[in-house]
Amino acid sequence: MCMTNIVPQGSIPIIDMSNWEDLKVAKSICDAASEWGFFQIVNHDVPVEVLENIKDATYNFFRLPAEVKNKYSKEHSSSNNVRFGTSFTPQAEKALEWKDYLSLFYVSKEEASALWPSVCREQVLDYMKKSEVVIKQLLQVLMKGLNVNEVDEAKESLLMGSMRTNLNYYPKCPNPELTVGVGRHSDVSTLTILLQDEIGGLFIRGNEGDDWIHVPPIKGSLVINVGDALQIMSNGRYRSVEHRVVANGSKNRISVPIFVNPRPVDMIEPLPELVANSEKPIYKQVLYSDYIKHFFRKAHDGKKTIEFAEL
Ligand SMILES: O=C(O)CCC(=O)C(=O)O
Ligand SMILES: [Fe+2]
Repeated sequence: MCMTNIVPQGSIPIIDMSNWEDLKVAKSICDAASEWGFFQIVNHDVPVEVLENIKDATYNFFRLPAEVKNKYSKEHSSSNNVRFGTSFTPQAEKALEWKDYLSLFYVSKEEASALWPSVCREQVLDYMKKSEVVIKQLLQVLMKGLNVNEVDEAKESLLMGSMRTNLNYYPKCPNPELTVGVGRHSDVSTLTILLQDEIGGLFIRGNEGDDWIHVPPIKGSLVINVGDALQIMSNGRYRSVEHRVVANGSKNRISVPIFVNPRPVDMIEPLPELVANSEKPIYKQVLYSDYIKHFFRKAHDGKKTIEFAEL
Protein backbone atom coordinates (compact mmCIF):
# COMPACT_ATOMS: atom_id res chain seq x y z
CA MET A 1 0.00 0.00 0.00
CA CYS A 2 1.09 3.60 -0.46
CA MET A 3 2.81 4.81 2.67
CA THR A 4 4.44 8.03 1.55
CA ASN A 5 6.50 10.04 4.01
CA ILE A 6 6.65 7.65 6.90
CA VAL A 7 8.09 9.72 9.73
CA PRO A 8 10.68 7.95 11.92
CA GLN A 9 9.41 6.34 15.11
CA GLY A 10 9.05 8.05 18.42
CA SER A 11 7.13 11.21 17.62
CA ILE A 12 3.98 10.39 19.53
CA PRO A 13 4.09 11.58 23.16
CA ILE A 14 4.80 8.95 25.80
CA ILE A 15 3.31 10.01 29.09
CA ASP A 16 4.24 8.62 32.50
CA MET A 17 0.99 8.32 34.46
CA SER A 18 2.52 7.69 37.88
CA ASN A 19 1.94 11.36 38.82
CA TRP A 20 -1.11 11.93 36.67
CA GLU A 21 -2.44 14.73 38.87
CA ASP A 22 0.76 16.74 38.63
CA LEU A 23 0.01 19.89 36.65
CA LYS A 24 2.83 19.26 34.19
CA VAL A 25 1.63 15.73 33.47
CA ALA A 26 -1.94 16.96 33.12
CA LYS A 27 -0.80 19.60 30.65
CA SER A 28 1.10 17.05 28.59
CA ILE A 29 -2.05 14.89 28.39
CA CYS A 30 -4.20 17.81 27.23
CA ASP A 31 -1.56 19.02 24.78
CA ALA A 32 -1.19 15.52 23.34
CA ALA A 33 -4.97 15.24 22.92
CA SER A 34 -5.19 18.54 21.07
CA GLU A 35 -1.99 18.41 19.03
CA TRP A 36 -1.65 14.70 18.27
CA GLY A 37 -4.96 13.05 19.16
CA PHE A 38 -2.80 10.05 20.08
CA PHE A 39 -0.36 9.25 22.88
CA GLN A 40 0.98 6.30 24.81
CA ILE A 41 0.85 5.92 28.57
CA VAL A 42 3.32 4.06 30.76
CA ASN A 43 3.31 3.44 34.53
CA HIS A 44 -0.49 3.40 34.48
CA ASP A 45 -2.68 1.49 36.89
CA VAL A 46 -3.52 -1.49 34.67
CA PRO A 47 -1.39 -4.37 36.01
CA VAL A 48 0.93 -5.97 33.49
CA GLU A 49 -0.52 -9.44 34.16
CA VAL A 50 -3.98 -8.19 33.16
CA LEU A 51 -2.48 -7.11 29.83
CA GLU A 52 -0.67 -10.43 29.38
CA ASN A 53 -3.86 -12.34 30.23
CA ILE A 54 -5.96 -10.49 27.68
CA LYS A 55 -3.36 -11.11 24.97
CA ASP A 56 -3.34 -14.84 25.78
CA ALA A 57 -7.14 -14.88 25.83
CA THR A 58 -7.22 -13.19 22.42
CA TYR A 59 -4.97 -15.87 20.94
CA ASN A 60 -7.03 -18.56 22.65
CA PHE A 61 -10.23 -17.25 21.09
CA PHE A 62 -8.82 -17.03 17.56
CA ARG A 63 -7.26 -20.49 17.90
CA LEU A 64 -10.72 -22.01 18.37
CA PRO A 65 -12.07 -24.08 15.45
CA ALA A 66 -13.90 -22.02 12.82
CA GLU A 67 -17.24 -23.65 13.65
CA VAL A 68 -16.97 -22.56 17.30
CA LYS A 69 -16.04 -18.96 16.40
CA ASN A 70 -18.83 -18.89 13.83
CA LYS A 71 -21.38 -19.33 16.61
CA TYR A 72 -20.72 -15.65 17.28
CA SER A 73 -21.01 -14.47 13.65
CA LYS A 74 -23.70 -12.06 12.47
CA GLU A 75 -25.76 -14.95 11.13
CA HIS A 76 -25.52 -17.11 14.25
CA SER A 77 -24.90 -14.92 17.29
CA SER A 78 -27.83 -14.84 19.70
CA SER A 79 -27.16 -11.16 20.43
CA ASN A 80 -25.99 -8.03 18.61
CA ASN A 81 -23.74 -7.37 21.60
CA VAL A 82 -21.42 -10.26 20.69
CA ARG A 83 -20.05 -10.35 17.18
CA PHE A 84 -17.32 -12.35 15.43
CA GLY A 85 -16.48 -11.14 11.95
CA THR A 86 -13.99 -10.34 9.24
CA SER A 87 -13.16 -6.89 7.90
CA PHE A 88 -15.17 -3.77 8.78
CA THR A 89 -18.23 -3.40 6.56
CA PRO A 90 -17.81 -6.25 4.04
CA GLN A 91 -20.98 -5.26 2.15
CA ALA A 92 -19.62 -1.75 1.50
CA GLU A 93 -15.97 -2.51 0.83
CA LYS A 94 -14.19 -2.89 -2.51
CA ALA A 95 -11.53 -5.10 -0.89
CA LEU A 96 -11.82 -6.80 2.46
CA GLU A 97 -9.58 -5.71 5.32
CA TRP A 98 -7.19 -8.41 6.49
CA LYS A 99 -8.60 -8.70 9.98
CA ASP A 100 -10.82 -10.93 12.10
CA TYR A 101 -12.38 -9.59 15.25
CA LEU A 102 -14.58 -10.42 18.20
CA SER A 103 -16.56 -7.40 19.39
CA LEU A 104 -18.07 -7.38 22.87
CA PHE A 105 -20.48 -4.64 23.91
CA TYR A 106 -20.72 -4.54 27.68
CA VAL A 107 -24.19 -4.47 29.21
CA SER A 108 -23.80 -6.30 32.53
CA LYS A 109 -21.74 -9.02 34.16
CA GLU A 110 -24.77 -11.30 33.97
CA GLU A 111 -25.12 -10.80 30.23
CA ALA A 112 -21.39 -11.32 29.74
CA SER A 113 -21.59 -14.58 31.71
CA ALA A 114 -24.47 -15.77 29.57
CA LEU A 115 -23.24 -14.66 26.13
CA TRP A 116 -19.50 -14.00 25.92
CA PRO A 117 -17.16 -16.85 24.90
CA SER A 118 -15.77 -18.47 28.03
CA VAL A 119 -12.15 -18.55 26.71
CA CYS A 120 -11.88 -14.78 27.02
CA ARG A 121 -14.80 -13.60 29.18
CA GLU A 122 -13.06 -13.14 32.54
CA GLN A 123 -9.95 -11.65 30.96
CA VAL A 124 -11.95 -9.04 29.02
CA LEU A 125 -14.01 -8.15 32.10
CA ASP A 126 -10.85 -7.76 34.15
CA TYR A 127 -9.11 -5.67 31.46
CA MET A 128 -12.17 -3.39 31.24
CA LYS A 129 -12.50 -3.05 35.00
CA LYS A 130 -8.84 -2.27 35.59
CA SER A 131 -8.78 0.16 32.66
CA GLU A 132 -11.71 2.09 34.10
CA VAL A 133 -9.44 3.65 36.71
CA VAL A 134 -7.13 5.01 34.02
CA ILE A 135 -10.03 6.13 31.83
CA LYS A 136 -11.47 8.17 34.71
CA GLN A 137 -8.08 9.76 35.41
CA LEU A 138 -7.67 10.73 31.76
CA LEU A 139 -11.18 12.11 31.42
CA GLN A 140 -10.85 14.12 34.61
CA VAL A 141 -7.63 15.69 33.34
CA LEU A 142 -9.02 16.29 29.84
CA MET A 143 -12.15 17.93 31.23
CA LYS A 144 -10.08 20.17 33.51
CA GLY A 145 -8.14 21.21 30.43
CA LEU A 146 -11.43 22.53 29.06
CA ASN A 147 -12.22 24.29 32.34
CA VAL A 148 -14.86 21.70 33.10
CA ASN A 149 -13.85 21.16 36.69
CA GLU A 150 -16.61 18.90 37.92
CA VAL A 151 -17.23 15.55 36.28
CA ASP A 152 -20.55 14.68 37.96
CA GLU A 153 -22.49 11.48 37.40
CA ALA A 154 -24.37 12.82 34.36
CA LYS A 155 -21.17 14.01 32.70
CA GLU A 156 -19.38 10.75 33.48
CA SER A 157 -22.24 8.84 31.91
CA LEU A 158 -22.13 11.08 28.82
CA LEU A 159 -18.39 10.57 28.42
CA MET A 160 -18.10 6.89 29.29
CA GLY A 161 -21.61 5.48 29.63
CA SER A 162 -20.97 2.49 27.37
CA MET A 163 -17.97 0.39 26.49
CA ARG A 164 -17.07 -1.99 23.73
CA THR A 165 -13.98 -4.18 23.70
CA ASN A 166 -12.70 -5.65 20.45
CA LEU A 167 -10.26 -8.50 20.15
CA ASN A 168 -8.49 -7.93 16.82
CA TYR A 169 -6.56 -10.61 15.00
CA TYR A 170 -4.55 -9.72 11.89
CA PRO A 171 -3.33 -12.95 10.31
CA LYS A 172 -0.14 -12.76 8.29
CA CYS A 173 -0.99 -11.89 4.75
CA PRO A 174 0.55 -13.43 1.60
CA ASN A 175 0.27 -10.15 -0.36
CA PRO A 176 0.35 -7.36 2.21
CA GLU A 177 0.77 -4.66 -0.42
CA LEU A 178 -2.63 -5.50 -1.93
CA THR A 179 -4.68 -4.84 1.20
CA VAL A 180 -4.69 -3.30 4.69
CA GLY A 181 -5.24 -4.53 8.23
CA VAL A 182 -7.58 -1.62 8.93
CA GLY A 183 -8.29 1.19 6.50
CA ARG A 184 -8.00 4.91 7.25
CA HIS A 185 -10.51 5.96 9.89
CA SER A 186 -10.98 7.85 13.10
CA ASP A 187 -12.72 6.15 16.02
CA VAL A 188 -16.24 7.21 16.96
CA SER A 189 -15.49 6.89 20.68
CA THR A 190 -14.86 9.43 23.40
CA LEU A 191 -11.50 7.79 24.05
CA THR A 192 -9.97 4.53 22.87
CA ILE A 193 -7.59 2.56 25.08
CA LEU A 194 -5.58 0.19 22.91
CA LEU A 195 -3.29 -2.64 23.82
CA GLN A 196 -1.09 -3.77 20.96
CA ASP A 197 1.42 -6.60 20.86
CA GLU A 198 5.10 -6.30 19.88
CA ILE A 199 4.61 -6.58 16.09
CA GLY A 200 3.79 -2.97 15.18
CA GLY A 201 1.92 -1.71 12.11
CA LEU A 202 -0.39 0.98 13.48
CA PHE A 203 0.15 4.37 11.79
CA ILE A 204 -1.48 7.72 12.47
CA ARG A 205 -1.78 10.63 10.11
CA GLY A 206 0.64 13.44 10.88
CA ASN A 207 -0.20 17.11 10.75
CA GLU A 208 1.28 17.60 7.33
CA GLY A 209 -0.09 16.24 4.09
CA ASP A 210 0.65 12.61 3.60
CA ASP A 211 2.84 11.96 6.66
CA TRP A 212 2.13 8.71 8.47
CA ILE A 213 3.65 8.19 11.89
CA HIS A 214 4.24 4.76 13.34
CA VAL A 215 2.99 4.00 16.84
CA PRO A 216 5.89 1.93 18.15
CA PRO A 217 5.01 -0.98 20.44
CA ILE A 218 6.26 -0.34 23.99
CA LYS A 219 5.99 -3.21 26.43
CA GLY A 220 3.40 -2.53 29.14
CA SER A 221 2.14 0.68 27.53
CA LEU A 222 -1.36 1.52 26.37
CA VAL A 223 -2.11 3.65 23.32
CA ILE A 224 -4.74 6.31 23.97
CA ASN A 225 -6.58 8.16 21.26
CA VAL A 226 -9.29 10.77 21.09
CA GLY A 227 -12.41 9.70 19.21
CA ASP A 228 -14.97 11.73 17.26
CA ALA A 229 -17.37 11.96 20.23
CA LEU A 230 -14.74 13.81 22.28
CA GLN A 231 -13.81 15.99 19.31
CA ILE A 232 -17.48 16.99 19.09
CA MET A 233 -17.98 17.46 22.84
CA SER A 234 -14.77 19.51 23.14
CA ASN A 235 -15.91 21.66 20.19
CA GLY A 236 -12.82 20.64 18.24
CA ARG A 237 -10.21 21.36 20.94
CA TYR A 238 -9.30 17.68 21.24
CA ARG A 239 -8.81 15.96 17.91
CA SER A 240 -9.66 12.50 16.69
CA VAL A 241 -6.94 11.55 14.26
CA GLU A 242 -7.00 9.27 11.25
CA HIS A 243 -5.14 6.00 11.65
CA ARG A 244 -4.69 2.69 9.86
CA VAL A 245 -3.02 -0.67 10.29
CA VAL A 246 -0.88 -2.24 7.57
CA ALA A 247 -1.11 -5.91 6.68
CA ASN A 248 1.96 -7.92 7.67
CA GLY A 249 3.58 -10.43 5.30
CA SER A 250 5.35 -12.51 7.90
CA LYS A 251 3.67 -12.26 11.31
CA ASN A 252 0.26 -12.46 12.94
CA ARG A 253 -0.65 -9.44 15.05
CA ILE A 254 -3.25 -8.82 17.76
CA SER A 255 -4.62 -5.70 19.38
CA VAL A 256 -7.31 -5.09 21.98
CA PRO A 257 -9.06 -1.71 21.92
CA ILE A 258 -11.60 -0.62 24.50
CA PHE A 259 -13.90 1.95 22.94
CA VAL A 260 -15.13 4.25 25.70
CA ASN A 261 -18.33 5.75 24.36
CA PRO A 262 -21.41 7.79 25.23
CA ARG A 263 -24.53 5.60 25.50
CA PRO A 264 -26.39 5.03 22.21
CA VAL A 265 -29.38 7.03 23.59
CA ASP A 266 -27.26 10.08 24.46
CA MET A 267 -27.38 13.31 22.49
CA ILE A 268 -23.86 14.57 21.91
CA GLU A 269 -22.87 18.17 21.16
CA PRO A 270 -20.23 20.71 22.25
CA LEU A 271 -20.31 20.82 26.06
CA PRO A 272 -22.48 23.67 27.39
CA GLU A 273 -19.58 24.89 29.58
CA LEU A 274 -17.58 25.60 26.41
CA VAL A 275 -20.17 27.40 24.35
CA ALA A 276 -21.57 29.37 27.31
CA ASN A 277 -18.74 31.90 26.96
CA SER A 278 -19.68 33.03 23.47
CA GLU A 279 -17.54 30.33 21.84
CA LYS A 280 -19.28 29.37 18.62
CA PRO A 281 -20.31 25.70 18.44
CA ILE A 282 -18.91 24.03 15.31
CA TYR A 283 -20.92 20.83 15.73
CA LYS A 284 -24.64 20.28 16.08
CA GLN A 285 -26.47 18.00 18.45
CA VAL A 286 -26.64 14.40 17.21
CA LEU A 287 -28.05 11.23 18.68
CA TYR A 288 -25.04 9.02 19.34
CA SER A 289 -26.70 5.89 17.91
CA ASP A 290 -27.35 7.80 14.66
CA TYR A 291 -23.69 8.78 14.56
CA ILE A 292 -22.61 5.16 14.98
CA LYS A 293 -25.06 3.97 12.34
CA HIS A 294 -23.62 6.51 9.92
CA PHE A 295 -20.08 5.22 10.66
CA PHE A 296 -21.04 1.58 10.04
CA ARG A 297 -23.04 2.24 6.86
CA LYS A 298 -19.90 2.88 4.80
CA ALA A 299 -16.41 1.52 4.30
CA HIS A 300 -13.61 3.23 6.24
CA ASP A 301 -13.17 6.69 4.75
CA GLY A 302 -10.73 8.65 6.86
CA LYS A 303 -12.23 11.50 8.86
CA LYS A 304 -15.45 11.74 6.86
CA THR A 305 -17.80 10.48 9.59
CA ILE A 306 -17.53 13.70 11.58
CA GLU A 307 -19.04 15.70 8.71
CA PHE A 308 -22.33 14.17 9.90
CA ALA A 309 -22.17 16.45 12.97
CA GLU A 310 -20.72 19.58 11.38
CA LEU A 311 -22.76 22.78 11.39
O1 LIG B 1 -5.04 -2.66 15.73
C1 LIG B 1 -4.76 -1.49 15.94
O2 LIG B 1 -3.63 -1.15 16.30
C2 LIG B 1 -5.78 -0.40 15.76
C3 LIG B 1 -7.17 -0.89 15.53
C4 LIG B 1 -8.14 0.21 15.30
O3 LIG B 1 -7.81 1.28 14.86
C5 LIG B 1 -9.56 0.01 15.64
O4 LIG B 1 -9.95 -1.12 15.96
O5 LIG B 1 -10.32 1.01 15.61
FE1 LIG C 1 -9.31 2.79 15.30
